[in-house]
Amino acid sequence: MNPVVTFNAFSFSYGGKIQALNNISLTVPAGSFTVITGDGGSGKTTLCLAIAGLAPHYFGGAVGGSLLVNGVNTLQRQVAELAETVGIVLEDYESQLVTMTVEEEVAFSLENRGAAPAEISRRVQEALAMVGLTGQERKEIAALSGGQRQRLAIAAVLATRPSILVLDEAASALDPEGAAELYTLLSELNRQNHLTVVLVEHDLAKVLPYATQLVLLQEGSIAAAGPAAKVLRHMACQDSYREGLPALWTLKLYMEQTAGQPFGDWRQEDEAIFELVRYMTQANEVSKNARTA
Ligand SMILES: Nc1ncnc2c1ncn2[C@@H]1O[C@H](COP(=O)(O)OP(=O)(O)OP(=O)(O)O)[C@@H](O)[C@H]1O
Repeated sequence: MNPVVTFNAFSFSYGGKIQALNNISLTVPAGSFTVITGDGGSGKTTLCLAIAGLAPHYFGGAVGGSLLVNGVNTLQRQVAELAETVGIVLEDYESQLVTMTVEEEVAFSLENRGAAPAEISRRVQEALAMVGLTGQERKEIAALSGGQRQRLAIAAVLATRPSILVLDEAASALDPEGAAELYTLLSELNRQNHLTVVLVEHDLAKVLPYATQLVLLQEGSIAAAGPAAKVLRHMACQDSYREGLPALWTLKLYMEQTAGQPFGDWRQEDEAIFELVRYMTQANEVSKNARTA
């Protein structure tokens, strides 16, 4: 996968004083589903804002190193130009909704770009279909559920056809079903529409089935990055992170210790069930043989 976002020894401090990111070197491959995690204040939001150019263009501050998005240095482009490539949905996505109806909301950024009415209409339909809001065009935004409003915020961003979608704690206000639906949607956009997804999530169980890359931030620096299994193993070795492991991995590590044998890098429950049933069958076989010997 070609790199789409490349941080080279990138640092950022708000107002030149509060060091939020420190010497970050990271590649986000095109088409990846990259999950940023870490404790509060570790720099996750700032990393998202940097990819969209909002740090430093909107939140002023001092920058060190470089950050390339599709080969373009974010310092040398305005936020509006970067928005052609990067769509961002903030944690407070409600603040991104500025019109009365669903249709108006998705059309808003296209109208600002001076798109022709026929093109706007086509893209509104396309974006609403992508998030499952077709048929809701005339509905008032205030009448939508929280989950629908969030999907609308995503549709408004997708209408500009970005190649990278950045979401900061997208599921934090959703109930477990809403969160599961959101991640299923994001995974489909990632796989079917080849959208590169970068998102912040504390609850790693929610994203474990989808993450192709996991980045653990610690006080503004990268503590670990790479395939989910690599980063989860790193977390398992540290007392302060063990609690943040998905339950599936807590079980896996316990079983590995108990059984004295490694299991696969479980991402979904059915993988765990398959291996555990096989393990139990083998264990039963061994004890049966021992009894008959
Ligand atoms: N607008 C701002 N002005 C000044 N300092 C800020 C600003 N936003 C964040 N910071 C500081 O930058 C550091 C990183 O904050 P950031 O919000 O990126 O972390 P985070 O990992 O997203 O935190 P959380 O999980 O609590 O949202 C923190 O020390 C924070 O206090």
